[in-house]
Amino acid sequence: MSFSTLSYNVVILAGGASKRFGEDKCDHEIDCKTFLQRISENFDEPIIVTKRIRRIKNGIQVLDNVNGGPVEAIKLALPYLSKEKVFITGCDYPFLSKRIADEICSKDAEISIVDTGELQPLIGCYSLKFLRDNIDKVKKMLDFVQLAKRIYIVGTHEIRLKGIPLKSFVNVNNWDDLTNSYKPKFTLSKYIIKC
Ligand SMILES: Nc1nc2c(ncn2[C@@H]2O[C@H](COP(=O)(O)OP(=O)(O)OP(=O)(O)O)[C@@H](O)[C@H]2O)c(=O)[nH]1
Repeated sequence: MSFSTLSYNVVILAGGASKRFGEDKCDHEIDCKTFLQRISENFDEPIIVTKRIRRIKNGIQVLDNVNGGPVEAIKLALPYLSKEKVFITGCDYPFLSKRIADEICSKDAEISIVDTGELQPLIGCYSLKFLRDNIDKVKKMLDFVQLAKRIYIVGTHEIRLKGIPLKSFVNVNNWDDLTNSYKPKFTLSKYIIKC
């Protein structure tokens, strides 16, 4: 499938407590742009689920007032989704590019998800039908992986071969994540079909 024909909705979660970072990490700036601006500007009309509305050029902002964590935040976004696939991410991947979303949403699976040594459910592409069918059965994002019958795990090796820099996957939870050089593990892609 060519990238130009790919069609998916994008959900960006931006309502976490940022306890480890010490201030709202979505509003932290690199090169004069907040993390949330950096990631949201990659996409045409992302759905941003946030605890407070911010100034963002594009995107539909959905107010999250439920304190339920990422799964509840995705539930709030569901009425806004119409495309067959949904790329789900967080504001705390400030270097993530649209190429990654295109890449993982091109896989034929209920879930395709990046493995950087740890599975990254917030660098994941989910079938909308699968999300709708299962959202009430899960408590945390990784529970989706247990429920899916067809999963494509995108390893760092495959991503390196596409020329996408591994820095794209830096997940900022605390200040050290911004200053230390990021070394994801060498992982191989795999397609899993559960019978
Ligand atoms: N809308 C929404 N987003 C959330 C929620 N919890 C986490 N997120 C987002 O999901 C992503 C991953 O969050 P975490 O790093 O696991 O949690 P966090 O609360 O932001 O940070 P810590 O308090 O340090 O655990 C971030 O982009 C958060 O903004 C929530 O309840 N609602």
